Amino acid sequence: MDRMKKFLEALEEYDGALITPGSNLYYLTGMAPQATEERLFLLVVNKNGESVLIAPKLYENEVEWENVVFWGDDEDPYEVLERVLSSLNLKSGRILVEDTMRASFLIRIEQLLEGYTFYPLSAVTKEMRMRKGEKEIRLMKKAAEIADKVFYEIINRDLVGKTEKQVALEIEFLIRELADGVSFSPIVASGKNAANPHHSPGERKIRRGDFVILDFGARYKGYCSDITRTVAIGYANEKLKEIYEIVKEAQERAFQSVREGIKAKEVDMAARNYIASKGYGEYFIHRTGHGLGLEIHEEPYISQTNERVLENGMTFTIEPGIYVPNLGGVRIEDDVVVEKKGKRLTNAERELIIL
Ligand SMILES: CSCC[C@H](N)C(=O)N1CCC[C@H]1C(=O)O
Repeated sequence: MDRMKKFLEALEEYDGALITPGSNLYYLTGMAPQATEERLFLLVVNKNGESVLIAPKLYENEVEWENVVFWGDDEDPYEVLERVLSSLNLKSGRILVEDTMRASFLIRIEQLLEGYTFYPLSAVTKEMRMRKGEKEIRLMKKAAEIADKVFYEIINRDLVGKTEKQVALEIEFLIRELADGVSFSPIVASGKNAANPHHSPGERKIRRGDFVILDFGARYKGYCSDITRTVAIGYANEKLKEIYEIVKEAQERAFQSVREGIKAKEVDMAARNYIASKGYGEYFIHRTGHGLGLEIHEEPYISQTNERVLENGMTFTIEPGIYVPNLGGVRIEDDVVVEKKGKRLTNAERELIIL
């Protein structure tokens, strides 16, 4: 069934939806306009399935929608919106609003729509998007293969003496050659910096003895991959080697626990309990993984508290890590799809590689 049709069926308890560009608009309509930023680009939908697209005039040759009203830079888009709302008979009720809509749009819309209660659009779309179809999984597999390929390309280069920033840029360049873009800004964290899970690549030069966390992903036809590997440079410090083996085993245990019908929190606990049993519990400072799809982070989150039951077609990461301040860190991450059991989409080497 067409996604928009399914969305309208799920709309039951709501009176309409206001959808600005982002992953939901793309998921429902295939539209992904670039750089709409401060210009109002809005799909207005009512529960009868009638919709009007309000779009800036500079997208005139690009967008296709049955009912569309273009507005020029010399016009007030909210006057257009007022007319559209009345033509769709949207006068009061419960309305879904794209979660990432700019506050400046929402504030103006609230002034136009007195008597409405707003709800996040994700209340409906997250349920639809969580289970991927065959085509979506094929695209995610392709994004994952690109991530594997980029990993091998980057470790075949001499990283010693390069700054984290340079390596991040090289990774980004490699991804952009093979995919539509990056799924997030690559993380390159070397030496002590690897103790920060979301380290921003900086001016530190990579040197012998470092463990380096490389965390990046590709976006392919909208779908994201996300991979992390930790490599040693020149030789492996004994303590970090021990930590590496613990993280590798924790990742494997979490992966082996995946099956249809298990709760997300059970996958988290498979990794977390193992790391705790080895005495490093306090150094595993984030959830074990997150859902992956059109967004780099989406449902289902693989956290200690998530009661969500895993179903076939759900896709997420498994990425335990241990981060020891003033020493460094190790993280190993794969993308996984539930197909009765778990199946890895990323497959780059997980044994410790010493470059
Ligand atoms: C979107 S930036 C972070 C990408 C990374 N692979 C990631 O998702 N994480 C790194 C540490 C934990 C995990 C997270 O939940 O943020």
